[in-house]
Amino acid sequence: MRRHHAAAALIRPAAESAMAAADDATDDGADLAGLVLALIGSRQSVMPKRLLAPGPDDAQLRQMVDAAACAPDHRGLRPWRLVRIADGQRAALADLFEACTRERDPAATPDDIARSREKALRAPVLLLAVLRGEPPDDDVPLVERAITLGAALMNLLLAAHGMGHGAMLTSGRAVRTPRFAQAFALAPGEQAVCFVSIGRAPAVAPRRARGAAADFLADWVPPAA
Ligand SMILES: Cc1cc2nc3c(=O)[nH]c(=O)nc-3n(C[C@H](O)[C@H](O)[C@H](O)COP(=O)(O)O)c2cc1C
Repeated sequence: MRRHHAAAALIRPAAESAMAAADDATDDGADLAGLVLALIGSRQSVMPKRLLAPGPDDAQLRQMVDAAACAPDHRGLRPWRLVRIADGQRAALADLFEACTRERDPAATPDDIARSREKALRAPVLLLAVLRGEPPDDDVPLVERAITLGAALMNLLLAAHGMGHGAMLTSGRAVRTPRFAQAFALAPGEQAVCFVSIGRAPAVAPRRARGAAADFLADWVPPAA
């Protein structure tokens, strides 16, 4: 039970009733499973524009990235990295979004430009997730590397949630442009995948509907001989 109580201290209030149920479990395994399922089941994304200060401090952010680094990783290639956009660089990111918008749509209106710039200014902590396709490895195609990045980001989102922060992944067309790659000095084989916004969630929103296991899980039927 000690393990549960240490971890429970990190769990946000929304998960506390589920934690209490898990508390009733008698052995450590059931206890930990209850905790993990409660953490996963109570997480949901919070739109970047709704994320408030204060965001995670440096120590919390490091813990989140440590959690991300626990993702399954075939051959230990570490096929991802995160780039933090510090407060002092948000205006430069807004300029980059504006340039990408103007390039994509020369007829963009002042409103379009303002909306694209605003994306750089919301959320107390803003990270760019980058997928690394190099060095090549015949046993680890890009799809496996992308799975590692996805699992890493999920770990990060769950860690943020467990620490009481809201978070969300967002992409948008700009991140896939050569201009963006150049501005972030992406190396050959690297691609920008999405932003990770993290901050304080203003209130617990109603739960979004989720798929059920039966929607995703089926037994294999071998082809007839
Ligand atoms: C790589 C990636 C990029 C995403 N980009 C966007 C985006 O640009 N805009 C958006 O509304 N949702 C985007 N999403 C989806 C949200 O992050 C979120 O998962 C979705 O709104 C469902 O919410 P939930 O996490 O609470 O289930 C993206 C998801 C992933 C995995």
